[in-house]
Amino acid sequence: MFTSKLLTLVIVVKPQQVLLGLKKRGFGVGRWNGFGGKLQPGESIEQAAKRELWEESSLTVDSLEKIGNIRFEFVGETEILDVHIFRTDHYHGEPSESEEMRPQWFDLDAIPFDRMWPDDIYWFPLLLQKKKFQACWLYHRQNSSDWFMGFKKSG
Ligand SMILES: NNC(=O)c1cnc2ccc(F)cc2c1N
Repeated sequence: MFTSKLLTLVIVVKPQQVLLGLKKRGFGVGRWNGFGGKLQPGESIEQAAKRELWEESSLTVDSLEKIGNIRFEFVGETEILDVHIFRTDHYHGEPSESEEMRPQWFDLDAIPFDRMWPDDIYWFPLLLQKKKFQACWLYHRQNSSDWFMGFKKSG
């Protein structure tokens, strides 16, 4: 019996740069990532994505483009992470540090994939090319640091 947890992820892009945040605590601490998290009761996925972006970076957006969906399964575990990924090129405000994240702009040829989740390098280029994608990853969590992954045929 599998359960799935809905999560949001927003990637903010401007010409030649992408905004990432360094996760300061909790799940994924120490990794550069987009902005997002869980839904609150009564929220749509897009409402949660906008709220998390604002909470974590102080940016607001009028609209988000739904660009991808990735499901993460873990060997021996029954909870699937169902991550809904949005891109925006139009935002308001200036990124500022929050308790969760330290935002920083990165040139597109200097994205710190070695300090991001290991699967990001496979799908970030698709997002940057505005291509829509779906993926399913199978992770084998040896311990908190060793993460082994493989493509999983979806379906
Ligand atoms: N930007 N990438 C993510 O947010 C991401 C990527 N891969 C993952 C693999 C396992 C996991 F538990 C979470 C993620 C994840 N948040």
